[in-house]
Amino acid sequence: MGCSPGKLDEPATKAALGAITKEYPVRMPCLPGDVLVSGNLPEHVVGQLADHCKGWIYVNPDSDPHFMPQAIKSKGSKLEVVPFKPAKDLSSGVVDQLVKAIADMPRPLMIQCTSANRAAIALLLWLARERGYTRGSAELLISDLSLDTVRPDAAQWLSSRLPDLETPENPRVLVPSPEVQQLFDVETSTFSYLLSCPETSEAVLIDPVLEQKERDLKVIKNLGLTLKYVINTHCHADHITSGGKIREDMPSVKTIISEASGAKADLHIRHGDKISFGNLCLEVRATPGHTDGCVTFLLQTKSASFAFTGDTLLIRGCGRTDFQQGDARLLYKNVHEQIFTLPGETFICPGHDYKGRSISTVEEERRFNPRLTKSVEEFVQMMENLGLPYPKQIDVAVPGNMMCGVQDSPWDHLAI
Ligand SMILES: N[C@@H](CCC(=O)N[C@@H](CSS)C(=O)NCC(=O)O)C(=O)O
Repeated sequence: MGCSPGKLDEPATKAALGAITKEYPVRMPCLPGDVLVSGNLPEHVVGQLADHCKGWIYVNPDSDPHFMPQAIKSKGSKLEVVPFKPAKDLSSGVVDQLVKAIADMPRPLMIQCTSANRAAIALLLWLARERGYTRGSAELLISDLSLDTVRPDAAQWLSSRLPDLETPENPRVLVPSPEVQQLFDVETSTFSYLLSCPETSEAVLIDPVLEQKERDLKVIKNLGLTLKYVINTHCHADHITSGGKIREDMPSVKTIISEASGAKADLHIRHGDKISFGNLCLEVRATPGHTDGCVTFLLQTKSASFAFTGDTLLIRGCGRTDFQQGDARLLYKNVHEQIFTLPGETFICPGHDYKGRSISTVEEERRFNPRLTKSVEEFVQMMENLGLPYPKQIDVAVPGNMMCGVQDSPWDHLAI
């Protein structure tokens, strides 16, 4: 995360690079948008590219006859040599060194090898770590990036380097900010989020799953946090919240859901409300469409901003709109007005992922979301024809969540 931003999408730059990519083994993957990968090039092309690239990582040894440091350095670009052979470097620190170099080097950045295969693999390793891609999703990552220089055996190698889906003992820690922990339920592919204020240790838990209650409470205890609120982004149809049960175990904890959901909770929120914990606070944005009570929570920490979108916006997808007052037009409007208007670098923390991915950004979804980049009419048609089976737990989950996961607790209805 330490790199400085740089643009490759200005018209003149795009035109110059477009001509080079047609003739030489140079690729500009759609993600992250400011990194190029390349194979061997003649000296004058290295020079032309160094006009655009402020950083350059060479992943062959500096004794390679195709290495042209002068053509790079004479343009004032920063150069680092990190020789990288996937088969040999599997268990060495080279991968860490490479990932760190990619994170730290200035943008726009070039990664160069012999054929653009290992350079692309290096980029994918970094991106996988940044975005929390897990084993099994390497091919998806490659197709997301349209990286045709990656050989099938290299894609397999990449898979072997990515972590497994986490176990209960090993929940995810979201890298960009110590305030945010991402937890995963493998059974329902649900993400829960534990947010905490580092100065006061006060915490909130978003969208927890009943079956993961003990795991979540253990994480909270191990981190020495004091849980203040359990918050649901909406009335879930695929799992029951642990909010009501946590409240029984820990009476000081209050549960929160939107007023529009019609569900029971200690506190009810509306668009524009603020939920404070320690020195942090969540801004509430109403984003109905998947259900009529869906909300998105915004968090600003010292180092990053986050949108906890529940099922409103998923990575390269969105929540279905075929039950629970679902409304495709409304979802489209709210994603565009309430989420896509946020700064591009805002992290999207979704309520689910079914393909081994963890986080995205507003910019990525604005550019690549295959549903929400369509026109509203096309989107509505697409949502009418998803043909998804109903969630397995829908008949118990919806009534259960309307009661915050417990049938017999006394509930006050309070606005926040
Ligand atoms: N197979 C799962 C349910 C999968 C599903 O329908 N997910 C919902 C969110 S949970 S209600 C959804 O909106 N999916 C959108 C999509 O495009 O997949 C189960 O049985 O629980």
